[in-house]
Amino acid sequence: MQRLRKTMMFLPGMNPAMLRDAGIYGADALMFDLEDAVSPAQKDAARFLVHEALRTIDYGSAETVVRINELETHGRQDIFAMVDAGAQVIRLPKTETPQDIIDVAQVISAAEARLGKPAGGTKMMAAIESAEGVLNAREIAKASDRLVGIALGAEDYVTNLQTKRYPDGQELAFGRAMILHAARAAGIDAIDTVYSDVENEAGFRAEVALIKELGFNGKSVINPRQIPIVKEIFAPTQVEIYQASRVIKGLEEAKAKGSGVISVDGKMVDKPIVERAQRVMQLAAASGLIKQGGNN
Ligand SMILES: CC(C)(COP(=O)(O)OP(=O)(O)OC[C@H]1O[C@@H](n2cnc3c(N)ncnc32)[C@H](O)[C@@H]1OP(=O)(O)O)[C@@H](O)C(=O)NCCC(=O)NCCSC(=O)C[C@@](O)(CC(=O)O)C(=O)O
Ligand SMILES: [Mg+2]
Repeated sequence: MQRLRKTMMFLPGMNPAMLRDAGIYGADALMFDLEDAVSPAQKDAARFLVHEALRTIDYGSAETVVRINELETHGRQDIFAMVDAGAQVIRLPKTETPQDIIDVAQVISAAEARLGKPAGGTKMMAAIESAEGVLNAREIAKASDRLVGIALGAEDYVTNLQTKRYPDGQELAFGRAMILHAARAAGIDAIDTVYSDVENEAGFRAEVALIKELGFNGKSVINPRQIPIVKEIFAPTQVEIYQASRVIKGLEEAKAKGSGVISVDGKMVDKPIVERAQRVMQLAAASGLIKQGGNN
């Protein structure tokens, strides 16, 4: 089954208490941050802490993602340590060109070979945080087989655009559309950016509803309180689950009859509707609303 990434929680790499307890909040992915949440003087200490956390703490089914520093600074050391610790995904911040991805993928390959890890086992994500990165999103998303997703980093992006974040998110419309289309064209996930005002629940809800409507796979979060809100908004409604289960049932009946035409309640159902119904059922199962593989 495809891995779901509805919630990806940032964890500052220099915070032992957060590293220790991060697994209890039910995030789909945990993003251990060695980049902007760590001061320059603490880069080595944070790398050591995250390495130990990944080796010794059981994070259950959560995907482990590490946001490294750029290759020109501490990135090479970060990659070696994180591949050694068994991080599942390396996230490159501030990706501007496909070459950035190719360079990081090469360093990962070298680390896997030196450490005797399976070649290609470490996946990658690219965060896009500038106009240059957004304009190159399509090529970035296709730059390596290791990529499982691309993400918008809106705080850096709006700074680069010489604006700021506004409640309606208009300033992000072009970047979001580019990132979503690039991800879909490459067949990988699109993850939306953080919402920094953790006290503004109404604003957060409105943003999550918007990015769900656009088609994003999930959202980066910075606080455990944001996780249940994303889960609630991304979970299919009972009506959606019922309608999807009718379509799946129609598909099974058509298969049993050897018919190529699927009909539900007398109406013809075509391939995209079946695909959407399957996705609703997958999300419903992942949200615990139906049994895995179940129809209702
Ligand atoms: C925001 C706040 C200070 C609020 O503090 P508060 O103290 O009010 O939080 P409370 O709600 O009271 O915490 C209740 C309990 O949860 C624990 N707890 C809180 N947060 C937790 C967490 N993240 N992980 C695990 N545990 C957590 C806490 O320890 C406590 O545990 P306990 O004491 O046991 O009860 C805090 O959350 C926090 O530091 N967040 C992480 C910030 C961060 O990582 N920023 C960098 C990434 S963005 C970036 O770089 C921009 C970007 O690059 C993004 C892109 O690229 O996408 C771009 O350009 O846009
Ligand atoms: Mg950033």
